[in-house]
Parts: sequence; structure tokens; C-alpha cells
Amino acid sequence: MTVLVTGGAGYIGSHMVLALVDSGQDVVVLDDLSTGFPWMIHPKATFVKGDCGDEALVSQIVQDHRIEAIAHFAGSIVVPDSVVDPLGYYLNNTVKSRALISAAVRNDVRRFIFSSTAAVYGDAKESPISESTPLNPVSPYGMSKLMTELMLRDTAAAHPLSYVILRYFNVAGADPQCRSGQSSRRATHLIKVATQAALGERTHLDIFGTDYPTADGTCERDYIHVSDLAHAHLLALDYLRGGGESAVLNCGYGRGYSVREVVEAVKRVSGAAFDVRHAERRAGDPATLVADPTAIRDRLKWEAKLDHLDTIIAHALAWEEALKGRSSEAA
Ligand SMILES: NC(=O)c1ccc[n+]([C@@H]2O[C@H](COP(=O)([O-])OP(=O)(O)OC[C@H]3O[C@@H](n4cnc5c(N)ncnc54)[C@H](O)[C@@H]3O)[C@@H](O)[C@H]2O)c1
Ligand SMILES: O=c1ccn([C@@H]2O[C@H](COP(=O)(O)OP(=O)(O)O[C@H]3O[C@H](CO)[C@H](O)[C@H](O)[C@H]3O)[C@@H](O)[C@H]2O)c(=O)[nH]1
Repeated sequence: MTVLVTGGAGYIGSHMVLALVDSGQDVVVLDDLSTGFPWMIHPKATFVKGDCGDEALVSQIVQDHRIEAIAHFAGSIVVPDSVVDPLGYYLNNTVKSRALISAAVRNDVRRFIFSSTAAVYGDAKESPISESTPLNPVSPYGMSKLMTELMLRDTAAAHPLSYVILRYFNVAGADPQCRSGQSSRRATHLIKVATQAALGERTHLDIFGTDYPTADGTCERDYIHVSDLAHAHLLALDYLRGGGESAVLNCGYGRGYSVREVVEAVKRVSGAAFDVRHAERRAGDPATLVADPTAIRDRLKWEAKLDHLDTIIAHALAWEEALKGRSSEAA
């Protein structure tokens, strides 16, 4: 029995593949390499280059490899891009997820894990955010993910399919053994950008907005280590294998850090004093996004192991350093 990981050549999917292989499970990666990299694919995984929205291809993979569960990471992830190209995001994140879910149902795959996002909550009025906080995505990206959540819910009500939807807060860090990490040079995520500044790959770092209604005026986020997140996926898979009911679970630690706190921590951990500038607010940034992790702890018995900001930053720095040798390959 084998797990199909879509998007397994990308940042988070590659950590799921590591977690599966490390625990002795067989994996097929389906990835079109639009933002992923061939060298991110685990040598022990079977790789199929293709589109997760190609229902015939997915059906063939399921039959050839006796796929028991699908972990669906493939998608487009840049929030501002989704505002400029909503139809592209609805195609890649929603329409293609529909085809993948359809292939699962037609071929009797009964377990499905989906990468959703805190962006489904939009600018939430409450903190911390629980799964019952009202859903109000403010970007096509968030809406494209919410639509897939709803398709899964309705499909599971009509067919023998169970799912776990994981709503990630801010994913950061890299594999503690430095086997994978965030590799896109164009990444906009704060910790990635700050580590690049610390290593001299950027001239400076902009803090987007210093007048938010937070303790120090900068936005607060709940940063979760990518390997803790991958472990949550393993537990979700075991939970479904054990007959667990479909569930929607927030993934975060329940502790927020401001942009200034993150920048100071990157300076401390790296020992590098890079240039930090104050810039205008970035459109669409909520002031505070912090998860209430009660449900995932209760339901999956998930325990964070790497929940220290300095640990997340140290691993991100180590990966960024390792990437330097791959500068011609990372885009
Ligand atoms: N990075 C974050 O902070 C974050 C936060 C919340 C949710 N997510 C979700 O997690 C998932 C993984 O994100 P990531 O950060 O690893 O991004 P990523 O860009 O590194 O990985 C996405 C992978 O999917 C592949 N892909 C894209 N479209 C495809 C398609 N149609 N068919 C096959 N492969 C395709 C890409 O080539 C890439 O390897 C996404 O669904 C994203 O929405 C990410
Ligand atoms: O150079 C930078 C980069 C970011 N920021 C700030 O740092 C905070 C975090 O920004 P990120 O870009 O790292 O992450 P986001 O919170 O915007 O979004 C991420 O987390 C969300 C959930 O919380 C979604 O899942 C989304 O897909 C994912 O990109 C924001 O206040 C942002 O304005 C800066 O000040 N300077």
C-alpha cells in the first residue's frame, strides 16, 4: 500500500515525503515541477511528472501503485498573484483538486489529506483562531482553498471517503538534517527573506507596516516548523487508517511573534547585522494570525517538538547556506 503525494517536489510536500520514507512507507510523488525542483524529490520515492488535475493519469497511478491514501500539496501559493490572476488560481487550486478528488472516488481511494491555509479565515476578528472562527477569505487564494475544502466535505458525505483538512498557519524552517527546505529564490515569506538578508543575498529587509494595532506595531504570526507540520500529516494518515472521522484542524503552536521579534531573532541566531527598513503596509495583511491548536492536539495527539523560534530560524539558515551551492538550480 502506497501514499500518493501531490506537490512532493515542493517545500512542504518534500518534508511529508521525508516523514513517510523515514517511517518506512512507500510513496509516489506526482508533481508538474512548476515551482518544485527535481532534486527535491526523495530518491526512494517513485516520481511521476504530471498534472494533479489529469484524472486519467491519477487513475493510472492509483491502479499501478495500489494507492491507499492521497496527500494533496500541489497548488499555487502566492496570495498577491492570486489577486492578479484569480482564474489561474481557481484552475490550479480548485478545478484540479476536483479532478483529483474525482479520481480518488472513482478508484476507491478512501483517505485524503488536504493542505489548506489560515487564509480561509481572512482578517479574523478573534485571536487565537479556532476551527469555528468564521470563514471569510479575503483573497482568491484563500477562496480557492476554501472551495476545495467544501468539495471534500460534500464528496465525503456522498462517498466512502474520509479526509483531514489541515489549515496551516505560517510554515517555516527546514528539515533538521538539512535534507530539504524552502528553495524558491523568489520566496516572499518573512523568515526565508530574513535568512537571505542575513547571508548577504539581499541588500536589506523591509518591514511592511509598523502601525498595526499590536504590541510593537508590526504584524503577528504563528510560525510552525515544517517538520512538525509533516509529522501532523503522518498522524492524520494514521488517524484515518484507524477509522477516524473526517476533520478540519488548524496547524500552529498558539503563540504569535511580531515581524520585529522575528527580525531580531534572525539577527541573534545568525550573528549578522543586516539592514532593516520600514515600508508601507502590504495589501491584505491581517494584523494578527495565531492558531488555537487545541483540536489538533486532542484529535491527533500531535505534540510539537520543534516549537522554538530560534530552532526554526537556525534550520532555515542552515538550509539557505546549503542552497548557496545550488544557486544555478534554485529559481
Ligand atoms: N508555504 C506556506 O506557508 C503555506 C501555508 C499554507 C498552506 N500552504 C499550502 O501547502 C501546499 C504546499 O505549499 P509549498 O509552500 O510547499 O509550495 P511549493 O510551491 O513549494 O510546492 C507546491 C508544489 O506543487 C507543484 N504543483 C503546482 N501545481 C501543480 C499541478 N497542477 N500538478 C502537479 N504539481 C503541481 C509544484 O511544482 C510544487 O512542487 C500548497 O497547497 C499551499 O497552498 C502553504
Ligand atoms: O519581507 C517581508 C516579508 C514579510 N513581512 C511581513 O511578515 C508577515 C508574514 O508574512 P509572510 O509573507 O511570511 O506570510 P503571510 O502571513 O503573508 O502568509 C503565509 O501564511 C498564511 C497563513 O497565515 C497563508 O497560508 C499564506 O499562504 C502564507 O504565505 C506579514 O506581516 C508580512 O507583511 C515583512 O514585513 N517583510
